[in-house]
Amino acid sequence: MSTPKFKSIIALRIKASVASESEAQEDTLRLRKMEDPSSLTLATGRGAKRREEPVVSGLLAIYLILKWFSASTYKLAHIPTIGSSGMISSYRDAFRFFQHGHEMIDEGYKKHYETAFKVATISRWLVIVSGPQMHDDIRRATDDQLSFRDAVVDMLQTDYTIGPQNRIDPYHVKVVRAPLTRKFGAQFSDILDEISQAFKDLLKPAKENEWITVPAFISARNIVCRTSNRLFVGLPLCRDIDYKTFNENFTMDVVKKAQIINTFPAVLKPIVGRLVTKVQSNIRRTVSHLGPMMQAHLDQYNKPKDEAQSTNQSNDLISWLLEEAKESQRTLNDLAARILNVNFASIHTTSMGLTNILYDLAMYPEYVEPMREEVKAIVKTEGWTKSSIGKMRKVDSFVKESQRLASNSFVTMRKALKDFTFSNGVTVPAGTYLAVASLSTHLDENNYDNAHEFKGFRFADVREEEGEGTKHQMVSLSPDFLTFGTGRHACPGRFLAASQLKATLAHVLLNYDVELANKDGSRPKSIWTMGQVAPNMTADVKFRKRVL
Ligand code: HEM
Repeated sequence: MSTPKFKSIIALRIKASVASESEAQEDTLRLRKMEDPSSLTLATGRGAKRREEPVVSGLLAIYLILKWFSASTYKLAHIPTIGSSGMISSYRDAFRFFQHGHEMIDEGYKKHYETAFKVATISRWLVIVSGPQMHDDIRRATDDQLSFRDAVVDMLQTDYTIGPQNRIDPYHVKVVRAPLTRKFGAQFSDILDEISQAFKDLLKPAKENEWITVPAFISARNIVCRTSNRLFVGLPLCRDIDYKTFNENFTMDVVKKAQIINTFPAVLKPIVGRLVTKVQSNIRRTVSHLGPMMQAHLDQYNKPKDEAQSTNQSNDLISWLLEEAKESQRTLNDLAARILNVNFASIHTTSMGLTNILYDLAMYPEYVEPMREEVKAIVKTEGWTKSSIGKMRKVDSFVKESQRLASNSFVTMRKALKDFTFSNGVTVPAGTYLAVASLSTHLDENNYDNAHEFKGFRFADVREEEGEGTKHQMVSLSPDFLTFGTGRHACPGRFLAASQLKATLAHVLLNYDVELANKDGSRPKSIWTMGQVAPNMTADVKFRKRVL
């Protein structure tokens, strides 16, 4: 007897024992029928069941076929795959992508240069393109064709990890692009002061000739968080331990939580998203630090125009945000969310850049003296300003070379909102996630001589050539240097990041000698996750104060 039938009989037996007489009679009759095998055949109709089976199987088959034809696996069947394209077997490669994504993308770049290939990730197919023409097609595409915003919202699950401001009206991006970039030069002495103070605090008890060992990544992140926030919110908050630690950890937390949410199907994402993240409490924590300062800015902003203009002294992120915000966005919570967003975009990226620079400085000491000479000569004639830092070509080149080799394997994520055809005829359907193969482009011998080699002055040397003065500086975008992405969504913070990194390197060059702390002297191994790279986060570096 099958288990459900057995359960029904037990239920009827119990019911019969407690029901009224007539109900009990009815149930007893039904019970007899169920216990009698012949009545069972008559009651349910074995023939009828047989007739239903093909209908159910047919409907299921139609459903699966329709699902297959509407699935991205089918729609992207014309794009070659690195690994398997099977509906089930592609999941095996999606797991491989976790650790080996960069190798899979490099394999695809070599096999399918100047066209497209796809790789499976746990939540979606990712189509990777390469070659200057395809990069240019992405650069020219409008936001309603290839959307940066939709890609970021999905990849980082920003509604749950950072807040809806990224999707609804990310005006803080405009603030980074215009007022922040235009005005940070005026605050450059503060940034330099914070760099210098951060190193003093980090290497406090340094005596002459003494080497001090510190964890490279944690120290770099601390220096970057302090200097960025000196510009964003000023003293004393930029040095506040709780505010700093919170902002330093926030980015890592967003990335980790987005990965967790992305492993769940779309219908479950809102539930998992709300369970694993804490957007509102992050905003509350930011308000707990910045509340009085933001309120003072709001009060100032709300004064009558002439009075506000004559008394306004502030030149920080809050004042720039207020200038751009709509009336409904001038609230403590909304401002706090924007400040969190800008910290998210800037701290982790710039700290990883600085960690790589420290590793490269220690690995290639032959570049130290020529850079030191350059810094000394420029500072002697022009002092320490944003503009003088901009003239340090060797320093710029060293930082750019470090970024070139430490690149993610793909950047410039876009989501196709309509079917999109590249100029070489490759078409991707609406809903496709696209990116460009950045590291492979940076390691392509057709783009760079001895592309795998670290040549600190590679870019400074070409800048010496006629007419090449600005094209090869770190902040310039080009199809063969993709660290900051491409097109209208290329990193708007790159001018600040480049100045900050170069100023920090210049400060280190003049004040310290740097060495790796590991015994064999090899460059600490980078960590790869899903095609994204991070410098080694546990290795140490040593600093020794120079006698000036
Ligand atoms: C070395 C440091 C940095 C690197 C490597 C970097 C890299 C990038 C990349 C690859 C993109 C996407 C571009 C694209 O898809 O085409 C991006 C976007 C962005 N970055 Fe950066 N970034 C850095 C520093 C900063 C800083 C310091 C800020 C803020 C002050 C910032 C703010 C942003 C913002 C707001 C966007 C989004 C742009 C948009 O929505 O259009 N970044 N960054």
